[in-house]
Amino acid sequence: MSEVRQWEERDAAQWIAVPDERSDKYTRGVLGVVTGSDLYPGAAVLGTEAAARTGVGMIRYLGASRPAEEVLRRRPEVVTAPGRVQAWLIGSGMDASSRPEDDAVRLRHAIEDGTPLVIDAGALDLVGDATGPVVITPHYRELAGVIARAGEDDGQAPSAADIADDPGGWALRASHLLGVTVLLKGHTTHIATPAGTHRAVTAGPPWLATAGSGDVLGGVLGALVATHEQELSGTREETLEALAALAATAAWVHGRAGERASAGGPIAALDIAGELAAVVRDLVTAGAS
Ligand SMILES: NC(=O)C1=CN([C@@H]2O[C@H](COP(=O)(O)OP(=O)(O)OC[C@H]3O[C@@H](n4cnc5c(N)ncnc54)[C@H](OP(=O)(O)O)[C@@H]3O)[C@@H](O)[C@H]2O)[C@@H](O)CC1
Ligand SMILES: Nc1ncnc2c1ncn2[C@@H]1O[C@H](COP(=O)(O)OP(=O)(O)O)[C@@H](O)[C@H]1O
Repeated sequence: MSEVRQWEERDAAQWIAVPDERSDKYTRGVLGVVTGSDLYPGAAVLGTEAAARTGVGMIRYLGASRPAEEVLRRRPEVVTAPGRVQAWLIGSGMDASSRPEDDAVRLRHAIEDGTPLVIDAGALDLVGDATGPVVITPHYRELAGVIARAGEDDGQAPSAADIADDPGGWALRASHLLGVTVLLKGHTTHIATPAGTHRAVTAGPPWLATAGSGDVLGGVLGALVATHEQELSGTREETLEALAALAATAAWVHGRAGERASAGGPIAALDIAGELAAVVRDLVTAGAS
């Protein structure tokens, strides 16, 4: 049985990249984003907004044209020209069962370039094809689908209810089965690595259970991954471990932003993104003291 490490503010404070005098937008890190669709353009807006508010050198949004228009309307600083990136965020607001050919090409480009990948929602079926280090961000139903596709060794894939009964255990099993870092979303978010390490984050209120909340988390994690190129360039094991620390930090930041946005009342997903910069600022201050 692996030991669970509760991820706290002092842990998260170690995983915020702070720019210095020599920094420029490229040295800080560029996040490539392929998210959103005609059906779910909002997910692309939420993810890019969250990444921008978490802090990153540049965001290249390289998804479909309808979500691209919405992203640019909200965030004119996002670049839609292709180019080099330090990490990818893919899949939020996409539907794998009705994937247009254009999106298939865009996703293939992302998963084949060897840079770290955050794989969410409608790109989870591609996890086995990725060439770079991967962190996946499923909720319970999505993890059940991922495990079923990968083929559980005893032939009995879990249902979402089975996963809800033992989320930490299933996050670990899935990580081992797939060879990727797993961030399993829920009231407590579980982060597992193939080496069997297990982090848990309980940071946000149940008001976070609202549409688009997970799309915001994807953007936070994408920004954190893109800004830690050096920490993600060790051995495969070190890289998956660093991805787990970044994933736990993203869940902590997301939870704390939800706490601030809620203040005991309801929240909309964009409200969570609106609190991210303040949460990161407080973490930087905590890390410096
Ligand atoms: N603003 C945006 O752009 C947003 C975009 N989003 C994007 O949407 C995509 C799909 O993500 P998801 O998590 O909703 O999909 P998924 O796990 O397949 O769940 C479907 C399951 O739910 C169930 N179900 C449905 N209605 C139900 C009901 N009333 N009451 C109870 N159950 C109900 C349904 O069950 P069924 O109806 O089949 O019985 C089925 O099992 C994804 O790409 C995500 O990023 C979201 O983040 C939201 C904001
Ligand atoms: N009961 C809860 N308490 C705290 N956080 C929750 C709760 N339920 C869900 N969350 C958080 O809200 C987010 C929901 O993500 P997700 O299920 O992907 O929603 P969506 O697809 O609508 O964006 C995750 O970050 C999850 O950890």
